[in-house]
Amino acid sequence: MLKFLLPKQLVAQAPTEPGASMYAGALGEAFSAAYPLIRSAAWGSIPISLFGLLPSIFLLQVYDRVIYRSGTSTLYVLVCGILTFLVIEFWLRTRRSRLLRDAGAAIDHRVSGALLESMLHRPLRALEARPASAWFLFFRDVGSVRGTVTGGLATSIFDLPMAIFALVVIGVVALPVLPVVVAFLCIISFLAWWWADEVRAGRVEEIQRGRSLERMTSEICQARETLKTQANDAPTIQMWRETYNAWLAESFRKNGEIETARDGTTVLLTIFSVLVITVGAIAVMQQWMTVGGLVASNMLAIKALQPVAGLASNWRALATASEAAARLEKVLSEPIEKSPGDVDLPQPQGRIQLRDVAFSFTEGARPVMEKINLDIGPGGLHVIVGRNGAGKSTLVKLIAGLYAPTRGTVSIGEYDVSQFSREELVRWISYLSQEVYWFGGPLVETLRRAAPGQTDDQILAACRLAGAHDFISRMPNGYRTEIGEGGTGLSVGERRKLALALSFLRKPSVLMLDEPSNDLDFQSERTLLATLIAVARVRTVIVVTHSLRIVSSATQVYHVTGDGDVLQGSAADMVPRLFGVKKAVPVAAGDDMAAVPVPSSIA
Ligand SMILES: Nc1ncnc2c1ncn2[C@@H]1O[C@H](COP(=O)(O)OP(=O)(O)OP(=O)(O)O)[C@@H](O)[C@H]1O
Repeated sequence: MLKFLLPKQLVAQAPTEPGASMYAGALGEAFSAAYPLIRSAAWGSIPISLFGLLPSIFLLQVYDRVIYRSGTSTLYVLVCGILTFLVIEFWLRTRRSRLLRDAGAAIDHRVSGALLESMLHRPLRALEARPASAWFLFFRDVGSVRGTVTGGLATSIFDLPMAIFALVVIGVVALPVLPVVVAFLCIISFLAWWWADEVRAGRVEEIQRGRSLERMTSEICQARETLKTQANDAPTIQMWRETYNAWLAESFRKNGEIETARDGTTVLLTIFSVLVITVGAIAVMQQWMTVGGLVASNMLAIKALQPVAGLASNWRALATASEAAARLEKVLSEPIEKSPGDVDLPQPQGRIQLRDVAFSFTEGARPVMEKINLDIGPGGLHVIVGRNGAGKSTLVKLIAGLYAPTRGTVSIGEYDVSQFSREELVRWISYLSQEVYWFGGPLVETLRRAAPGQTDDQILAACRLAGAHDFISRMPNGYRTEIGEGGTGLSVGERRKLALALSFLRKPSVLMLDEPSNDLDFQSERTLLATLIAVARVRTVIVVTHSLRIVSSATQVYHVTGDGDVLQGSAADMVPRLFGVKKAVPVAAGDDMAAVPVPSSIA
């Protein structure tokens, strides 16, 4: 029965059509893994349901065999019997709870894992389409689905046999009240079904408003420093209040209906109890049943109604879980990137070719690139320049394989980059983006995690080359320093140097850096440039920058014009035109910067 009630996404088969994401069937697979545990819990619930009737039978015996017949020894036997059964019931209940907990863990583990993998395995464009808070809410949805499958709803369904057992026992010990119980069971079942529909209909609106409130709250939390520095709290608080009030109004309305339904059920149960006692009392006076039968039937009648009433109060959780499962199914079905191939190709030389490359962000939008043909490297320092919004980052993302060209091809060496997975490409083309996120925890742990397979000596050498070693050494705990979430405790420039060190460690054929000197001081920029010139002797280095110093030292300059074209030339040709200076002065020409040696361990 649980299968019929559960969100259909959970019990659906994994889609088999070609092109479906490998995570599309994750919900169904997770449920299949958990199902044997749920089934065991369901079977284990039958004896629990039977034991649930024992107190009523005990009461019946006490009235009919102990009180009226002064049967003290019978009382002892009864007490011993019921205590034994209660111990067994306790054991059975603990076992059922453990089975349901394990089933919940199986669902949570599989679906959360699939969600995380599918998020990290999808194209960058798809990731850009959703804010971080939307992803965070998907992970919350997993908890909601798990709670329904293994929480109160499941227990209410498992307890349904108790209703049947209770009816049978009432039929035996208190037949005259049976019609009343059956009639009420029908009324409560009808109300449970009707309320379920009502609750479901209104919940969608409430859930959507709740999610938009959560998204906004999360965005405000992320922007807290900006809001503080700009003293922009009043309009933000106003905007948050409006969203909050809209959610609260909807939630109050819906919760009001649900509370009315719950209160109505409580009153109905009391009326029912009064009716059972009245009918029972008449039956006892007519000698159609015993006093024990009357007392026991009252208890049994409540036992019969409890699971049905429990179902009614769990509709809300079911409605939330259905919504959550639908959202999870949709996001898990979205396409992901290709998986790594099984052929281990030799690392290509760092020669990049773009042939007739065009790119636009959305269909029909103005193209950012149109028919671009470029030959870059192997080796050398290649600098991309252009005004803000011209398309420089877009160009490097196309080269890194992070964006797929709308038309044309990008290749590294002899290989078309589109044939490779991210894991494969990242070994050959390393891309350091403008925004660097640094994970919290001890610095050395984060470095080791981000550079698997690298020795501490190599990590140290890369940090030295990136100019990070000096500031790390000055910290009281050096490489063991605990860094806060997102790199709190490090300056933006320090984070950039650390990320640069990680890029060096990958030993890629092509090293791409998007505005690497942005947050660096004068001396750090000079050191960075010396390092890039040194690295460019062994690899292809592509840098997006506005720094005249770096552009002047370039092997080739690429000017992204902003109208879909890229012009190419030497620094000597391009610098006077682009920067309005008389001539480019490369650092190698009589500059005071010492040549930087690239350690052999990371060369
Ligand atoms: N995710 C996106 N979705 C839609 N349009 C985008 C997206 N990212 C960038 N754009 C648009 O594409 C154009 C090129 O952006 P890009 O980031 O490549 O510029 P840029 O030259 O690197 O700029 P900057 O110097 O400011 O970093 C811009 O007009 C920008 O508005």
